[in-house]
Amino acid sequence: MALRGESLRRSDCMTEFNPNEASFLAQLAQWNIRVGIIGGSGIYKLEGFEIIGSVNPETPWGFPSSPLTIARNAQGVHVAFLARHGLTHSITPSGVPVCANIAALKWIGARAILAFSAVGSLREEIAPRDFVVPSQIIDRTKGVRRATFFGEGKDAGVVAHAMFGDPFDEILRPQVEKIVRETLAKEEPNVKVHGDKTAVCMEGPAFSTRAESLMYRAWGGDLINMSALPEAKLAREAEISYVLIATATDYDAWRPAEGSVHVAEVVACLVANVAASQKVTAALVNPINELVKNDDCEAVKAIRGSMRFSIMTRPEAIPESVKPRIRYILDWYK
Ligand SMILES: CSC[C@H]1O[C@H](OP(=O)(O)O)[C@H](O)[C@@H]1O
Ligand SMILES: Nc1ncnc2[nH]cnc12
Repeated sequence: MALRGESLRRSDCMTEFNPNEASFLAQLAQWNIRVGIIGGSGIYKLEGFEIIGSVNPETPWGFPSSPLTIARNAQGVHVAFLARHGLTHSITPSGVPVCANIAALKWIGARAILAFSAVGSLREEIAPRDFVVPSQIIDRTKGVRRATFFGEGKDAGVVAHAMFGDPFDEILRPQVEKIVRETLAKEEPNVKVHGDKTAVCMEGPAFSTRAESLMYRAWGGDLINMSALPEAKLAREAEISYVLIATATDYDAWRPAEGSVHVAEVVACLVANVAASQKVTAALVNPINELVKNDDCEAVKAIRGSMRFSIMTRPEAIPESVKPRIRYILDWYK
C-alpha cells in the first residue's frame, strides 16, 4: 500500500522507503513500531501480515543483514522484520552485522526483539521440531565478532559493562513461553515446548565435534546455535528487551549411536519449524506489543536507562566523536 507524501522507489515486489525522508519519518512515528522480529535460518519473510514496505537504514555500524520489512497485522499493530543471514542466507553466523542489525531495529523503534533461531538439541527430551524459550546462555564464540557498541580495544574511547546475568528479558520471557505453549498446543499439538533451558552459542560455521558436544552437555547446555551472541548482548546495551525462540532441528553430535549433524537433516526439519514459527509470531505480536507499547510499560521502564550505570568511562573523558554513536542506540544519552 503506498502512503500519501512518501517518496518511494518501487521495486517489483515491495515499496522501499527512504530512511532519511521527513514524510517517511513522520509516518514511522505514527506506526509506533515497538516489536522487532529477527528471522533465523529458514525464516526470510513474515507470513500472515500485510507488508507495508521496506527500509534500509545505514547505521554507524553499517547496513543491517537485510532491509527491515515493515508489516502490519489485522489489528493494525506494526512490526519490523529482519533476516539475520540476509534474504538469500548469504551471511555466515560469524559474519552477521550484529551491531547494525540491533542498531537498525532500535532506530525503527523496537523496544522488544523476538529472535528466532534453529538450534541443535543437547538433550534427549528436546526432540527435533520442539520449541525452546531458553533462560540462560553460555558464550562459546571466539572473539571474532564485535560484541559491544561501546568500542573495543585500547582505543575504545568509552567503556561500558552491561548487566547480563539474565541474558534474556525476564519480564517478556515468561510471557513469550506461555504464548508459544498456548499457540502450539492449539496449532501443532505434537510439538513440545520447553522453558528455562541453557543455550550454548558456538562460533561455527562447522558444527561441533562429538567431544565438544559432550562437553557442552557436561557444562549444563541444553541446546546449541551459532547466532544468539553477541545479538542478545547488543540488544541489552541498546536497552531492547530480547527473547530467543529456539526451534530444534537435530541432536548435534553427542548421541553415540547416531551420525553427527549435517545440513540436510537441519533443512529437512526447518520447513516444519518455519511454518510453526510463523504461527507463533502471529500469536506473539499483539500481547508483546501491548507490553512495550509505550515508555510507561513495566517492561520498558525496567530496561530503559539501565546502561546509565554500566558506562565506566568518566563523562569528561568520553570523546565527542563517539557520542553520536552512543546516542544512536540510547536516546537519553547527552
Ligand atoms: C542452518 S544450521 C546452523 C545455523 O542455523 C542457526 O541459525 P539461526 O540461529 O540464524 O537460525 C545456527 O545459529 C547457525 O547459524
Ligand atoms: N547442531 C547445531 N549446532 C549449532 N547450530 C545449530 N543450528 C542448528 N543445529 C545446530
